[in-house]
Amino acid sequence: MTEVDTRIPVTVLTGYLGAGKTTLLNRILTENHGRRYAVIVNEFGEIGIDNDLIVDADEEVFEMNNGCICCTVRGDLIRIIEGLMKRRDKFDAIIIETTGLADPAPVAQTFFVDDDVRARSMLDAIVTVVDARHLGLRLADSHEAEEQIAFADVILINKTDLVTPQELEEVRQRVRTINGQARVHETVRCDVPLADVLERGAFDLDRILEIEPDFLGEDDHEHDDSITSVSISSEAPLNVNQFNTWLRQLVAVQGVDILRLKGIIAFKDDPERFVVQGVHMLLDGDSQRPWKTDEARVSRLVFIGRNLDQAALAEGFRTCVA
Ligand SMILES: Nc1nc2c(ncn2[C@@H]2O[C@H](COP(=O)(O)OP(=O)(O)OP(=O)(O)O)[C@@H](O)[C@H]2O)c(=O)[nH]1
Repeated sequence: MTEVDTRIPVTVLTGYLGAGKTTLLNRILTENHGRRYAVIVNEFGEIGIDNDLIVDADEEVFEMNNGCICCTVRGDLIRIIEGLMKRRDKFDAIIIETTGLADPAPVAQTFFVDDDVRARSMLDAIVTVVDARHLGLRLADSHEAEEQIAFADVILINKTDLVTPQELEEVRQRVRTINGQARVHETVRCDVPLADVLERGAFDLDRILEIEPDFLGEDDHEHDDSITSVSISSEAPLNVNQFNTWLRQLVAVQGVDILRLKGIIAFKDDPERFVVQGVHMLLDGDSQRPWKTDEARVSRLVFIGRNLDQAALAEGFRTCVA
């Protein structure tokens, strides 16, 4: 008699800041797949914003802020998973969205070194989203970005709309050089059939041990300490024109250092929440939904990058108050 594997499949979503992880997560959560997912989100920066950018779905979302999933909050991850296991009948699989700065190895390691977790869950695949437009920059300045690609079982080369065919070919080759075994998909806004991403049974411990022989041993990964985050908020509504002008000028001048910005903004006389996003010099913004009546109309903006001047950013933001 064969035993049925009742362990819950876990998908780890990685990819550098702004690559498209939340975009993929939202696609998963809104598509009609008939499965129930528990989602764990970890983000870098004091004010949690990701949770607000994830579509209102039926799925349960667990937020893990203030710390990187790959180190300080790993204990939290284990506790959340153990908590979920007590309600095993409520969902079919778990998805973990890591911060863009996370080294995926220690996250994956959690599923092998913790006995309780290992008995009840099973790492299904590491899915890495790559920003085609900024891959060259990333490989030049971030060890984590390379690790994320190296460890992937499935890779989405995303934002192909932002590169020329020639640039895309370079991206393909660089990805292939780092990881010749992962399934690679080329996407715009992570438009990939979900079956190519979820419940693939693709994680291969032997391959990982080849890349990192010490994978199951001591965890001694390092972080890029030059990257910091600045969070700003305002209870007074902002002036839309002033805000747009300020932000455009800011990324034009400091975009090299701004790896990521995201915010939820309350403009004066605007009933809608405005979501602004940026990666280096590229800005993106849209109304998200009307503010709810019981919701505090607080504007929040988070910057992640190098050489960020907290005081100057806060002062610039303050000048946008209507
Ligand atoms: N042009 C273009 N923009 C995209 C694409 N995919 C995502 N974006 C935009 O890129 C920005 C970042 O996308 P997210 O999905 O939030 O990225 P993320 O990896 O979750 O970001 P972090 O959680 O901050 O690391 C958003 O403004 C998206 O709308 C794409 O294929 N093409």
